[in-house]
Amino acid sequence: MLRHMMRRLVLFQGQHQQPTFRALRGTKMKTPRHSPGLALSIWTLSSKPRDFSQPNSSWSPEMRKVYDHYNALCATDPENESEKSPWMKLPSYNRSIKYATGGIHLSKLIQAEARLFTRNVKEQGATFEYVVFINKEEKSCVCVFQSGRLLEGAPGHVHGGAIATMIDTVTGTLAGFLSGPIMTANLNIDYRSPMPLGSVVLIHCVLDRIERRKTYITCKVTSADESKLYTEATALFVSISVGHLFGSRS
Ligand SMILES: CCCCCCCCCC(=O)SCCNC(=O)CCNC(=O)[C@H](O)C(C)(C)COP(=O)(O)OP(=O)(O)OC[C@H]1O[C@@H](n2cnc3c(N)ncnc32)[C@H](O)[C@@H]1OP(=O)(O)O
Repeated sequence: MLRHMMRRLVLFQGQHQQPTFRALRGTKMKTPRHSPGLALSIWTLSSKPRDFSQPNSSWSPEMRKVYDHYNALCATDPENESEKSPWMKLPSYNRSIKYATGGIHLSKLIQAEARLFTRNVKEQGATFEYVVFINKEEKSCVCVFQSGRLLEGAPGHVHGGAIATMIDTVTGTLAGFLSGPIMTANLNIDYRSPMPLGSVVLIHCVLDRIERRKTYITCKVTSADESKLYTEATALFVSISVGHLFGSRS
């Protein structure tokens, strides 16, 4: 049964697909007709996903301004509706496996209490606030990232591991979008200047090249106005079969 569900699951691709809510709809349909109140409560208690890429009250005016800028780029021009914008905003969940096709059952079988590292703190604004925008034509992406108070490394500045986490996450998101299921094989980071805690930065990533199973991404982290360079990185991702995550080699 596990193998059957694994075949159906498209791990990581949940990042660039809207989640399917078949399971939730199924719950609602099975509810007895004579009990509309019950239907409502089951819906309310169901794990309706929170999209962490939506603005929240912890965002600074600068974070909101940059978000609004990129979000506007995603909209189709009403004067020229046939031309779709190359930009798209990715949704972000704290357990993507659950919302990928077929993943609702698998998520209960595999480490049910696991949560995405960057999305596991309930307090908004305390750790990683970020949104990823992908440019499909340029094979690039920009992440707007606001660091929270719990990410301190050097006093008043963001921890290098937290910066590495965000670089791995964003380069990995782009690599996964372009190449399907992948894992990080190599990450090289140059920290050029300290990043003030609480600041809003941009993480720019672009595809360098794809060679067989290897996807190479380059990355620069800058201030929101792009005048200051904080970090540079290169990353290599290797395509895997889903079985790789369960110990079988492709
Ligand atoms: C839902 C939100 C998600 C947001 C994105 C999250 C992104 C974050 C992703 C991660 O952090 S994953 C966790 C950290 N990474 C790992 O734990 C990976 C551990 N390593 C492995 O599982 C394997 O070593 C790996 C899958 C990377 C490669 O093993 P394989 O056996 O599949 O590949 P193989 O060794 O045959 O190598 C394939 C190619 O990659 C090359 N390669 C592999 N590892 C390399 C390396 N470290 N450096 C350079 N090249 C490497 C290798 O030389 C070869 O090149 P060629 O095709 O030219 O022959």
